[in-house]
Amino acid sequence: MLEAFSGGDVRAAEAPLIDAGRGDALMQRAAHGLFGVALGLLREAGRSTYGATAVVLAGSGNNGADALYAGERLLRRGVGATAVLLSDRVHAASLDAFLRAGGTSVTLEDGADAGALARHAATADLVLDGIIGTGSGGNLGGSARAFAEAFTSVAGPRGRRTALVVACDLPSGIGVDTGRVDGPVIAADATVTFGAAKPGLLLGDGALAAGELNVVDLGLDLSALTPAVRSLLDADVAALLRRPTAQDHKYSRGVLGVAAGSARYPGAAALAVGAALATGLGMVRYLGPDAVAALVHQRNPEVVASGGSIGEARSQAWLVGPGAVDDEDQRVRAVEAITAGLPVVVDAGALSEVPERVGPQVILTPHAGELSQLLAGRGVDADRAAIEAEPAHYALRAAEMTGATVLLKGFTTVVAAPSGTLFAQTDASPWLSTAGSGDTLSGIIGALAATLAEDDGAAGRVGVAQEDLWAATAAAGALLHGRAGQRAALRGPVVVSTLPSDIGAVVADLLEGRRLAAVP
Ligand SMILES: NC(=O)C1=CN([C@@H]2O[C@H](COP(=O)(O)OP(=O)(O)OC[C@H]3O[C@@H](n4cnc5c(N)ncnc54)[C@H](O)[C@@H]3O)[C@@H](O)[C@H]2O)[C@@H](O)CC1
Ligand SMILES: [K+]
Repeated sequence: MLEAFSGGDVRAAEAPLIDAGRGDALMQRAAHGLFGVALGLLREAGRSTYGATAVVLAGSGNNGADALYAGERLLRRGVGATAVLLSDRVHAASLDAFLRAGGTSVTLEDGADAGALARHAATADLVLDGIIGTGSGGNLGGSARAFAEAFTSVAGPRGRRTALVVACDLPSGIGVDTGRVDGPVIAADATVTFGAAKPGLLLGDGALAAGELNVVDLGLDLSALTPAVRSLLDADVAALLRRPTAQDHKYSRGVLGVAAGSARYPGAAALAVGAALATGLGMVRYLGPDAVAALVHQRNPEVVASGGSIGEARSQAWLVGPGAVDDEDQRVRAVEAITAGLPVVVDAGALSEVPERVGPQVILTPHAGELSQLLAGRGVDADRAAIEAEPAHYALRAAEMTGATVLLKGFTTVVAAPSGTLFAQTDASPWLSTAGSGDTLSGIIGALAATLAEDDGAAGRVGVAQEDLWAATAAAGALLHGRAGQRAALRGPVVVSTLPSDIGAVVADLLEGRRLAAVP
C-alpha cells in the first residue's frame, strides 16, 4: 500500500533528523534519488547523458537546493546544465556546488520577460523543477508564476516540448495536501517525492501533473502518523482476491444480486453482469424486466434471472442502479437492497434512493455531477467543477454526511470511508472514459463485495481496519477496472463490452503475481 502523508506531517517527521544535524545528509539523499530518476528517464528516452542539456528551475527554498544538487550530479556525468533562479535568494551551498561542477545560472527578475527562458527550458533534454516543495501553499507567485505561465504556454498540450520534466518532491503549483491547481503548474513526466508521498500527488489535478510517481526513502519515522491518503498496489488487491478452494461451492464463493437495467437502458445490466462474472464469484442473480434479462442471458446464460423482489433472491451482496431509470420495480428493489444490511453497490439511478443515514457497507459510486446532486439534497452547494477541483474533500464530506462509503469517479478515483480513511487510485486509462465504463466498474466492485461479505480475514490481509474494508474493496475495484482498461487499450480504443476478457486476465495476473501490462 502506498501511503501519503500531509506536507506538514512529513516536515514534522524530518524535524528531529534536522535537529540532529542530518539536514544536509537528507538533502543529499533526496538529490541523489532525483538524479537517479532523471538519469533513468534520459536513458529510457534513448538520450545519451554526455552532451545532453538540462535546465534546473530553482526557487528560494530547500526544494531548489535538492534540484541544484541533482543538477551538480548530472553535470559530473557530462550533462550541460543551466539553472534558472526564480528568486534572488537561493540556497547558497547548492548553487555553489552546481556552479563549481560547471553549471551556469541566470536569475529571472520579477517582472522580466520569461518567454525566452521558458523556450530554452522546453527544448532542453531535461527540466528539473525545484521551484517549490512542501514549504508553500501551492499557488505560485512572483517570477516563479511568470516563468510557469510562460513555460506552460510553450510546453503545454498545444505547445512544443522536447524536455522530460521531473518534479522535485512535487510539481510546483499544486496544493501539497489537496492536489488543487488554481494557477500555472509545471506538469511533470515524473515526480520524485521525498520521505513519503504527499496527498496532492494522488488527488485530482495534482495527480495529473505528477506523472509517474517515485518515492525516495529518507528513513523518516512515520509510524505514529495516520496517512492522509492511501493507494492500493497490485499486491494489496491480490491479497483481497479470493482464490477458490476445493471446499468451495457456488454459494460459498459469493452470490451477487444485480438489480440493474431498464427498458430504456438494458445494456447497463449486461455490462455490469459481464464485469462481475469476469471478476470471479459463485453466482450472479439478476432481477429486472424480462426483456433485459433476455439480453443478459444472451451474453451470459449462467446468470440466474427473475422478476422477483430483493427478499426472495438470497445474495451476499447487491448491485443496484446502473441503467435503472423510469422503472418503479427497479426503484423499489434499490430501496430494499440499500436497507438490507448487506454490502451493496449503489450507482447511477439508485443514488437518489439513499436514505439519510446508512452504514459503510453501502458503497456509493457517483461521478462529480451525481455527487453534486447527492450533496445538494443534503444542503451542500458544490457544483461539478468545485468537486473536480477538490475530490477528496467532497468525497469525505459525503461519506461523513451519509455514513456510506463514497467512491468518486474521475481521472483519479477517490474512495472515502465514513471513518475518514481515504483511498486514491490513479490506475485508470483515459481510454476508459467512455459510455458504459461505470457500469463495468460497479460490476467489479459488486463481485468483490460478494466474495468478501463473509470473509472475516479480508481487512487484515489488506492491512486496513475492519470499518474500512468496504472502502478498500471499492478502491480494489477501481484498480482492477483501471488495469483492465490499460490492458484493453493496448489493442486500441476501449470497447467496454469487451472489457470482461481483460478483467479476467488482470485477475489471473494478480493472483499469479505476474507483472501487468505496461501503461499505454
Ligand atoms: N526538510 C528536510 O529535511 C528536507 C527537505 N527537503 C526539501 O525541502 C523542501 C521544503 O523546503 P522549504 O521548506 O525550504 O520550502 P520550499 O523549497 O518548498 O519553498 C519555500 C520557499 O519558496 C518560496 N515561496 C513560498 N511561496 C511561494 C510562492 N507562492 N511562489 C513562489 N515562491 C514561493 C518561499 O520564499 C520559500 O523560501 C521539500 O519539498 C524538499 O524538496 C529535502 O531536501 C529533504 C530533506
Ligand atoms: K517542485
